[in-house]
Amino acid sequence: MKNIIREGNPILRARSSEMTFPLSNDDKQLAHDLMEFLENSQDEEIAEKYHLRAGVGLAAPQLAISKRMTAVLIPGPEGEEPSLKQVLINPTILSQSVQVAALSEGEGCLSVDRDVPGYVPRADRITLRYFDIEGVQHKIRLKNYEAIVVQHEIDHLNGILFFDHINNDKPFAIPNDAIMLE
Ligand SMILES: Cc1nc(NNC(=O)[C@H](CC2CCCC2)CN(O)CO)c(F)c(N2CCN3CCOC[C@@H]3C2)n1
Ligand code: NI
Repeated sequence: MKNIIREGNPILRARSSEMTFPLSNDDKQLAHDLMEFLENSQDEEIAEKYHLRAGVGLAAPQLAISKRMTAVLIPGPEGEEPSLKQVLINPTILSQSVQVAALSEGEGCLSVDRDVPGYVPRADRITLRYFDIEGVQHKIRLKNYEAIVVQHEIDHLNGILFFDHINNDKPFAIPNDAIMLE
């Protein structure tokens, strides 16, 4: 299993580099490795066998590779297709809602080995542009849980960690019209 670097490693605070196409074989392998980690981490038996913390997203800098690539694997309803399964290359948020949303449980991070209590306010809806591993450009609109996960991942490409968004004086302060997601 790939080694995920932890808080304190300066790579997690760097802005990662744009990728160019065509991707090298190494970069295509990286895309595969990111997604494979997520799949394994969501498989109870494999996760237990390899002591993996479950994840729905993973960014290349977390594998100490400072490139603008992240994988997201968000399960759909039981037994259905994932609601979002994609490797995002050079992702850009083109626009976002004023409406704020946050996970009611707060956020965690596979690169942060501690609980940091508090709400992480994010845009509830985003318009995302990204390139796939073939270099094809996509523009998609995401909302709620999918939008939160993708924003967490894009933050990693910019050296931002989830607790940077938590209000230190009042960690559970959140706009009263914020959408709280279960
Ligand atoms: C919300 C959640 N966060 C999990 N972990 N943290 C992560 O994914 C970090 C990224 C997420 C933290 C908040 C937003 C993005 C990883 N990050 O650091 C990458 O940058 C989960 F594991 C999880 N789920 C729900 C779906 N379940 C399906 C079956 O398998 C178990 C799995 C558990 N939901
Ligand atoms: Ni993270």
